[in-house]
Amino acid sequence: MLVLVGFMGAGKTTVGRLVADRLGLPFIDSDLVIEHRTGKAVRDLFAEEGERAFRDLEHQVVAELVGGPDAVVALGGGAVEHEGTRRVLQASPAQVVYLRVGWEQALGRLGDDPARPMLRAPDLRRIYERRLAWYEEVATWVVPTDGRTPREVGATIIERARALVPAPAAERSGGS
Ligand SMILES: Nc1ncnc2c1ncn2[C@@H]1O[C@H](COP(=O)(O)OP(=O)(O)O)[C@@H](O)[C@H]1O
Ligand SMILES: O=C(O)C1=C[C@@H](OP(=O)(O)O)[C@@H](O)[C@H](O)C1
Ligand SMILES: [Mg+2]
Repeated sequence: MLVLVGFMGAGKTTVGRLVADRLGLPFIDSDLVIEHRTGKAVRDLFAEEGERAFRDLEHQVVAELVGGPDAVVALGGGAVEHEGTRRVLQASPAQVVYLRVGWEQALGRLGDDPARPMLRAPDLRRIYERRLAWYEEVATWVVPTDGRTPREVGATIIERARALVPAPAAERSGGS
């Protein structure tokens, strides 16, 4: 199980899909699970129910996913805001891959995407800074992404994932 964390624009969704394809694993994006489950877009959930409700839902979904079958799982950039979610990640045997992105590169990649409500937070820079320590805290590895293409980032992850001893992962997902 690989779980991708990092700020918006780190490439969790893009790189996660690439890596899953190459490893022959299902790709799951927690934002899409939340949207499917609620029947609402992330931006509408934020607008109608607020960030707190979104984080609680995200916590439940992340806990289910990391306890579920083997997959590559991309989280939303704010998942680490929830203390319980950080605990679930730290307690999990999953490889938690932190895709690190610098502030300027993140903003450059994102533009003013209306699907990402947090981009309009007036204190976004402070939120970015605050999350950095949390990403480090939950990560088992850190992969830099600045100045690298999604394919290059993906290749680094695949190389390391393939070097891991496969037996424990198979035991974890296989049950008996
Ligand atoms: N390494 C990268 N270099 C340049 N652009 C990237 C990179 N990774 C992702 N992107 C672009 O940044 C935007 C956000 O990527 P996305 O995968 O949705 O990030 P996240 O899920 O971490 O928020 C997309 O337009 C994507 O094509
Ligand atoms: O950083 C955040 O608080 C968020 C990041 C988004 O995911 P990405 O990191 O995939 O953009 C999504 O979960 C939601 O808009 C909130
Ligand atoms: Mg994403």
